[in-house]
Formats: sequence, C-alpha cells, structure tokens
Amino acid sequence: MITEDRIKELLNPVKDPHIHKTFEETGAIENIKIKEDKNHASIKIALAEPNSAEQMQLQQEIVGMLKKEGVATVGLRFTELPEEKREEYVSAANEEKEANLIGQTGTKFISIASGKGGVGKSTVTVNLAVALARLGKKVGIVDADIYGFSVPDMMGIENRPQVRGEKIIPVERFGVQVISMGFFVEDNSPIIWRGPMLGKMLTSFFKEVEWGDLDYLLLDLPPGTGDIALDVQDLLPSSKQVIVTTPHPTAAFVAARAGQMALKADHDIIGIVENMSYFESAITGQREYVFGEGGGDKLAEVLDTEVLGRLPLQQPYDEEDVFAPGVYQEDHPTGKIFLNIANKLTKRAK
Ligand SMILES: Nc1ncnc2c1ncn2[C@@H]1O[C@H](COP(=O)(O)OP(=O)(O)OP(=O)(O)O)[C@@H](O)[C@H]1O
Repeated sequence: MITEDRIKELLNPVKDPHIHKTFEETGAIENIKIKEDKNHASIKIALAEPNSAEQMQLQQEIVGMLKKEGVATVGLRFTELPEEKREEYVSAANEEKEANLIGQTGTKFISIASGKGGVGKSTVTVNLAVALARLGKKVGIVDADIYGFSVPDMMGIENRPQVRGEKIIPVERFGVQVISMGFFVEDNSPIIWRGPMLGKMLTSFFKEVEWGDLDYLLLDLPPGTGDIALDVQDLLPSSKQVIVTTPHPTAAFVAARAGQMALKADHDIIGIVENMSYFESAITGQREYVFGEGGGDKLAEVLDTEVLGRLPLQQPYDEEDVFAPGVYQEDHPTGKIFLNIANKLTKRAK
C-alpha cells in the first residue's frame, strides 16, 4: 500500500500551473489520508487558482500518477492558497513573464482598449506616451492594433526600424520608442493573422525588439470584443488598462464588455478616458455635448474605476506649427489634459 511519504515524494515536484512553483515550494499539499482497507488515498491541495481548466488537467495527471502506484481510488480536493502567499507568487510569476518578454523587469505595461473602433484609442495611446515622455519617463509603444495600426502615421513616422544583429531597434519619435505592425507591412496591404502567427508576431514585438530600459510600455490594443481583441489581450503580459469611450451611453455599454474581457485576461483596469466629450466654441467658449453625456461616468461605475480625463471634440492637427498629425503640443489645452492624465497614470500604474 502506498505511504504518505511516497505521495509527497511523487507530488512535491508537481508545479502549480498558474505560478510555476512546485507543490513543495508553495506548501500546496495540505492533507493526505490513506484508507488501507479500501486502497484509497485522499489529498487536499492548495492552488493559486482552483476551479480552472488547468486544475482539471492537473487532477487527471495526479490520479494517473497514483493509480500507477497501485492506488485503487483517489479523492482530490482543491482549495485556494492563502491570500498573502498567492499574491506574492502571482506577482513574482508576472515579473518573470515580463522579464522573459522584454528582457528586464520594472517596466510597467499600460494597455489602451476600447469597446469599438474609431473612438480615439490610438490618439489617446500616442498622446499619453508623449505626455509621459514629457514628464521625463522612458516610454515605448507597441501598436498591437494589428489590423487598424495608425500609430506611425499619427506620430508622423516615415522611417522604418533598423535591425542590429538579431534585434529590431524601435523608431524614436518625441522621445517615445515605437514598434508597429505598420512597419512590417508592404503598401498598407491587409494581412490575415491566424492564431499561432499572431502569437509569434506579438511575442517578437517584445522579445526581438531592443527596448532598452523603459519605465512604461504602452500597448495599443485592437478595438472591440471580438476574437482578435481577445487573443491579443490573452497573449499580452498582465497590464494596467485604460479604456477609451465616447460619452454616448451605448458606447459606454459596449466598452464595459471590453472591460470585462480585460479582467478575465488578467489586466487591471486603472481608469477611463472619455474622448469627444464636448465641443467647445473657439469664439464663445461655450460647450456643447454633441455625443451626449455621462458615458464615461457610467462606465467607471460599472468597472469600479474612475474617469481620468475628458477630451474635447476637435481635430488634433488644427495648429499652425503642426509636427505630427495626431500629437498635441505640450502647451495646447488638450496637450495639458494629456499631461494631467499622464500624471495620474504614473501614480496609478504602480
Ligand atoms: N477628440 C477628437 N475629436 C475629433 N476627432 C478625433 C478625436 N479623437 C480622435 N479623433 C479622430 O477620430 C479618428 C479615429 O481616432 P483613432 O484612430 O485614435 O481611434 P481608434 O479608436 O484608435 O480607432 P481604431 O479602432 O480604428 O484603431 C481619427 O481620424 C482621429 O483623428
């Protein structure tokens, strides 16, 4: 008959699927009972995330291992690791994932998402990145909006990244390091991304790019809640997420779904940016709420977060000394709103 020691010997090297630590390291095996007369073993195991698909797989593996040892029946009970331990291991696992991705730790990932296209997600990504750089931060952008990439155009980037050895050197503009799908596409022609290719391409945006020592890496996500957006959210490292919406209640309703999707994929929502909030007359200064009101607040309430800032309806390139079609100057009123939001981000994305 199998002994308690033998079960420990077998299970100690098994890894918790979510934090990649062995059961021995996490102290996962909480209890073992053996009923010799029935040739039955029951074991209680604490996991970082019980009730997951990975748990099902683990369950089969463990039962298989014990049956091979001659145990007739196995009872497995899973509980959750104590909160403190769990948090410590999860954050260590995330750091490891980030370090693997861009070869360093300490970089904060901030993703920018939206419930639907055209609400200003890329405008927000680009201007927040520039604003963070204006605050003296080292900033990069991954334009992961794989079909609708517009970051290079908005930033007025015409050159392509250089390749040094095996590494791609991002293009620098306004003190921001940029990598975009748009750099790798000929003649603006559409590409069809299938599962494995998408993963490979996104991973190479992190691993094969010489990011240097960044404080923040902003990720411009594909819009919406469809398969591509979901795949990209899943493939990216855990991030702090900003959701962009217009003030229209329906837009906010759709954006809430993007928020739920982000939470499922392990991203933390740190705030809402309401774009096209109002039109301000240059002559009278009077505000008109062209797309309605309240969408940002509603979304913040649903996602239990707050509105970081509201941007007026206007074309970003109505300045005389235009230097990029989508970037506001530092002293432009909207440039100042972005600086304010960037300031809040530095406090929230810790
Ligand atoms: N506040 C604003 N006022 C007026 N036009 C705006 C505003 N914000 C963005 N736009 C314009 O709306 C269009 C869409 O903006 P942007 O590309 O930033 O949106 P997006 O959500 O990233 O779109 P996509 O889903 O296609 O990636 C652009 O032409 C942009 O210049």
